[in-house]
Amino acid sequence: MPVTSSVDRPDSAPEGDALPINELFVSLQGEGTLAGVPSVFVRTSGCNLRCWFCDSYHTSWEPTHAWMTLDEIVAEIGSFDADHVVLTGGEPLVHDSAQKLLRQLDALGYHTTVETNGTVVPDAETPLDLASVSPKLASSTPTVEKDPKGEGEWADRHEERRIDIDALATLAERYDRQFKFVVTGPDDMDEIESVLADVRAAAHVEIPDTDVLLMPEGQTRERLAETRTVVAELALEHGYRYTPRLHVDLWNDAPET
Ligand SMILES: C[S@@+](CC[C@H](N)C(=O)[O-])C[C@H]1O[C@@H](n2cnc3c(N)ncnc32)[C@H](O)[C@@H]1O
Ligand SMILES: Nc1nc2[nH]cc(C(=O)O)c2c(=O)[nH]1
Ligand code: SF4
Ligand SMILES: [Mg+2]
Repeated sequence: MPVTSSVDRPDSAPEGDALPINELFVSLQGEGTLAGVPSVFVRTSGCNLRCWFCDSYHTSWEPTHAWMTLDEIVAEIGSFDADHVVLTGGEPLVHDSAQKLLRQLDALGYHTTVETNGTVVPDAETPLDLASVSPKLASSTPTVEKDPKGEGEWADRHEERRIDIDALATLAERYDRQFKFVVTGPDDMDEIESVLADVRAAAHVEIPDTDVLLMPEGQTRERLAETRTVVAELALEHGYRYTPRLHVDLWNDAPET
């Protein structure tokens, strides 16, 4: 059960280091180069973007959470039998305490992944084993027609914020990383090529095609049935990797999976 509905915790920030947590659970990593690895997921609430397709609606469009101190989070992570931790959201890096949590987890020997939209860069000394960066394409913008609330009031802000080439280049320079693009169809490919060209020009490190993954858009098995083959063929055609959404194949859109 999500933290918000299972635990009686304060819904305003407590004293000291704490994070607004939407859910905390163990599952198999469903996406990317570590797909299949048992991992504890820590999902913070709050995001600086509003993708129309966001599969974590209650961290972005209608955020819900319970505040947990870092000590409580670390203790709960320790109750599961897994040595990989995935910090996600929402956008976890909008919270300064996320960096403190990464430092604590590193000191305890965990392998850490951060799932990020690539618009926020942690402090240079923040330890991180894998930056799993998912830059947001124009096809993610919540236009009036696509906005789940039907208002389109986030479209301009989302559009202004969604790509920050310097931030993407800095993440690539500092960390082991994967660039995991959510693909809705062939029309997304030109923008993917252009974002990659800009990041490669700005970064002082090489970014091989093996660091680039195409992931089909889809919160449900039904939607993935429409997108996965198209996206797999685009990966083959362009020489990028394909990543499944194993958790959706296995558990559809159930919470805590
Ligand atoms: C909910 S986001 C949280 C982390 C961060 N805000 C981000 O977008 O990368 C976690 C991952 O789910 C992906 N995602 C969200 N909604 C999706 C959808 N409908 N289909 C495919 N991937 C989706 C994101 O692109 C990201 O890789
Ligand atoms: N199983 C599973 N794998 C995931 N990989 C990234 C996820 C995310 O929401 O960030 C995610 C998720 O929500 N579940
Ligand atoms: S950036 Fe991530 S959490 Fe934020 S709205 Fe988009 S998919 Fe959801
Ligand atoms: Mg997810």
